[in-house]
Amino acid sequence: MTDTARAIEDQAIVLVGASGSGTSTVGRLLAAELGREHLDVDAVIAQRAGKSVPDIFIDDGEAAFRAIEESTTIELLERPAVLSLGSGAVLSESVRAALRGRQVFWLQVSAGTAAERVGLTAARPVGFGNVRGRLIQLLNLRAPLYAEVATSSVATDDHTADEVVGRILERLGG
Ligand SMILES: Nc1ncnc2c1ncn2[C@@H]1O[C@H](COP(=O)(O)OP(=O)(O)O)[C@@H](O)[C@H]1O
Ligand SMILES: O=C(O)C1=C[C@@H](OP(=O)(O)O)[C@@H](O)[C@H](O)C1
Ligand SMILES: [Mg+2]
Repeated sequence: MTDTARAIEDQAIVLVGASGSGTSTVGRLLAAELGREHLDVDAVIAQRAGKSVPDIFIDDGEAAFRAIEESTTIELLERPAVLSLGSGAVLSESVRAALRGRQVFWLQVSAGTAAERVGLTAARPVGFGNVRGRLIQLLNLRAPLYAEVATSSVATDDHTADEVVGRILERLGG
């Protein structure tokens, strides 16, 4: 193995993207293909906290979650794993700085497909808010941040999770 190949093997492979882009699913499948550990930052946070991420939002508030997310993401980046980031992790300047120089794949998804994948397309009572509109807002806000940190981007709308894995493997091999 060349020094470059070994150096790349020691580095995390990071997946970023909006909710429903498939970062958790693709991360798990990619790690299995590569024989690497898979770490999903949300899952690690939930396991350490002893409660789910939505429960952390309700009990402790979003700011508390973001602080835990920032430190956990930066810590886990040091592992030679496939790392699935939460959709909002890139809001942190410290996380974006820690991602510089790393292999970061942006899984791109449209708001329509994201809404279908996370099961939020059904019409809802007005008081529940416009979920699809909120997804569009989030995508608009975060797309420039994903673009800033990504070294490669992969379209996912019309591709299965296995196809997305295949595209990433091609890029890693090339
Ligand atoms: N490329 C894909 N094509 C179709 N469905 C997908 C794809 N990627 C993920 N999914 C499905 O979309 C849902 C959300 O995926 P998930 O990996 O949890 O997304 P994220 O972690 O990015 O929010 C899951 O039901 C998953 O099976
Ligand atoms: O969009 C967000 O800010 C969030 C997305 C979630 O992760 P997914 O990207 O897996 O949906 C999770 O980190 C938390 O609920 C906050
Ligand atoms: Mg996820």
